[in-house]
Amino acid sequence: MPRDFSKFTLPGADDTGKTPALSQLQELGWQPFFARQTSVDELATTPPVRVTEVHRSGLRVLGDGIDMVVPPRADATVGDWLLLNYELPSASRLLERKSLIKRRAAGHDVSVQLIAANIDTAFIVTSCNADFNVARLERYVALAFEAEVTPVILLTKADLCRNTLPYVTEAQAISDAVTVLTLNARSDDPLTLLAPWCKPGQTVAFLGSSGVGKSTLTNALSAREVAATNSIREDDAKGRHTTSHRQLHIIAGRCAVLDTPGVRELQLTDAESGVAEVFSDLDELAGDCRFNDCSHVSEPGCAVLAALDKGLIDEARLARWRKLLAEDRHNTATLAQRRSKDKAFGKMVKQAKKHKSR
Ligand SMILES: Nc1nc2c(ncn2[C@@H]2O[C@H](COP(=O)(O)OP(=O)(O)OP(=O)(O)O)[C@@H](O)[C@H]2O)c(=O)[nH]1
Ligand SMILES: [Zn+2]
Repeated sequence: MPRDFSKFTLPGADDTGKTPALSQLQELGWQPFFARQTSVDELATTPPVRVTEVHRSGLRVLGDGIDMVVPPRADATVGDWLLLNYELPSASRLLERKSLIKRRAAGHDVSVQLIAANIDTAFIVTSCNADFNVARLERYVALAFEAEVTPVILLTKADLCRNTLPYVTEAQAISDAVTVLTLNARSDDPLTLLAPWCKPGQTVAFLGSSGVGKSTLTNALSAREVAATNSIREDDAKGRHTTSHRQLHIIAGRCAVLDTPGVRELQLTDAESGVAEVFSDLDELAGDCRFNDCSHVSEPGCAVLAALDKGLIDEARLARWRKLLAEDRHNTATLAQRRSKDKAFGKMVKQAKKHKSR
């Protein structure tokens, strides 16, 4: 039976003044942005499904009355929306994304790893202890800005910390555009403090190192154990990598929550505008450098170094900016090179096949 896909708008008060219940699709995070990419006719034959789990063997997808596994595909990641082709699932149409979080894959692999799609808010999690690292936070905020996701910094384990003020001050200095919250993830704090971002129909993600409390926060929002947690090592506050894969948890009556495994290495790529946004003051200064591609190390006519000499900017922050800039430029160039090499190789294979079939 064809389903009724005509009601795509987010919930609002109806004529009776009551807020109507969410449809199953809306609970999964379906928004007008996705509905606009398709038609009622197309939806009737190929219903929308959301990728909630990515495994080597396949993608778990959920929709209105649908829960199945479709073949894996390299272009899809957790959070993506597909228009499901029942006859040929691998031919399902991937909808355009509202946002995409990606990084350069860890290790020597020259490739991009898609971390999550269609996230509305990225909670960047660190704790008020040895895990706190301002350079890492700047990196995550740049990643979120680039992905067009709203970043919110969460400082967990406030209950174990005598004075959270230095952590808050340092985190807030990263950007005026980012909200910083301190909380005890094991209390009611997450439910009350995160409510403005965790509204029905929204998708949020917890990003951060192992052991900072991402699974604890996920469980707090769902009011039950959906994600496994583990205590950290006491000596260095490092976690044990309890979460082993990315999963989108759909929490009834609330939002969709992505719990990611602690990321050891987060290398930026194609993140020039995200980095520029975090370091907007330095980026503005750089506009006055003599050379377009100035690396602000020793070039003549460097406006950034001039400001440093005058004591107008913080040297440590400048060093962190330069590092991110250099890393992003390097990865973007390396990946572009790899892509063009792959393209050339593909062409060669095609030509060889053509030659053979003659
Ligand atoms: N006291 C206190 N303990 C916390 C808080 N947040 C997390 N914990 C504890 O810290 C440990 C690690 O928390 P997890 O939620 O497993 O951390 P995670 O970020 O999901 O770690 P991975 O899954 O390894 O990435 C658990 O023992 C939690 O109970 C907090 O705000 N206060
Ligand atoms: Zn310069």
